[in-house]
Amino acid sequence: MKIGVLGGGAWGTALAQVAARGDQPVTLWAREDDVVTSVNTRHENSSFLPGVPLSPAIRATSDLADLSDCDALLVVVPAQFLRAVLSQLPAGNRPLVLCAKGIEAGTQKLVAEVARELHPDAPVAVLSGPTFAHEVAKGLPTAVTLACEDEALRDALADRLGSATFRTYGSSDVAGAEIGGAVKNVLAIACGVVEGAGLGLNARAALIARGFAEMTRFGVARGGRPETLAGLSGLGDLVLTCSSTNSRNFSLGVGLGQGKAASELLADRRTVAEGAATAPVLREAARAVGVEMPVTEAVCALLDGTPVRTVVDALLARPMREEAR
Ligand SMILES: NC(=O)c1ccc[n+]([C@@H]2O[C@H](COP(=O)([O-])OP(=O)(O)OC[C@H]3O[C@@H](n4cnc5c(N)ncnc54)[C@H](O)[C@@H]3O)[C@@H](O)[C@H]2O)c1
Ligand SMILES: O=P(O)(O)OC[C@H](O)CO
Repeated sequence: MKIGVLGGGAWGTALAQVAARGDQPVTLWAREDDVVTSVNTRHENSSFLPGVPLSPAIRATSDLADLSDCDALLVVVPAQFLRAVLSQLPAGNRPLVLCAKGIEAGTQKLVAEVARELHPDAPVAVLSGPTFAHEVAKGLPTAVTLACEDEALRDALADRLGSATFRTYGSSDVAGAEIGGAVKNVLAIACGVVEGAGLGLNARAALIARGFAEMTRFGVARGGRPETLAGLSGLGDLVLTCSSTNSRNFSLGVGLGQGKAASELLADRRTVAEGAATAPVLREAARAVGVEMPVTEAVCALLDGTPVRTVVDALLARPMREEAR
């Protein structure tokens, strides 16, 4: 199975490295010419994944037509740009493995839903979990959820991508797998705020637990299964992203917690903090299905410029209630 990767950011590059294990040829599509040149000449993505040597079996291109000989595509374009890129991809029935984490603004669609709309003949899978790109690219041990309704395809993808250091755990719950990844980015911003505002480790643990409760409520309302949300793509990724400044979302939250404006923190960045785009969409999507998401609402308020103290006071003033509700 020849693998193509759509998206030459940190995660697309790390996944190309995974797929190139044993020097199997991989085509990596990137929109930036400097990324293509850097990967092809120096075997490094100096823009998005600097300092990690890449397999020479990875060939980068900025021409989507060069993906025509690939049997399956890993789709790693950030959620808000996915529609534009997938619209340019010729129609076909090659499997699309969605690896971005977000919800599309305007449509409230999850990334696999966007893919199904634009490429109805292509089977979809979702690969998601606690995966800092630089660790994966260096071959450090990692485990992910690989969700696909077609069991034979799921097994084939697991055979092709999995290894001792990149362990795939299969699931048929596509919606559950992608909801965990999208929601945890928003909750990671909240945990960063706790850090930046110096609210302490008790508060961060409380936020992870209550954040997981709202992730589960929303995920189940959108058709995901609780056990998927409690797995690698949900709770696993939530724990990772809520505990490290290696996370762009957590770091954004630290800045917000220190009183900096979102506009200042998001200006001129080349890398994505998906949670900033997902938060307002998630708030609307949750309201649409009647699910309460107070942490998400708080993140939206902070991104809109409400002072940290006001947002924290409002969260702490919420009525106390039964934990299981
Ligand atoms: N970096 C990680 O550790 C990691 C791990 C797992 C999942 N993800 C997810 O993977 C997705 C991609 O993130 P990343 O970390 O690879 O990105 P990145 O921050 O390293 O790079 C930004 C990416 O956005 C792309 N981009 C910017 N403007 C664009 C446009 N107008 N049209 C199309 N593409 C555009 C760039 O080409 C680049 O590929 C995100 O959904 C992210 O949440 C990232
Ligand atoms: O840096 P972040 O916050 O986008 O997180 C990266 C990955 O999603 C962690 O699994």
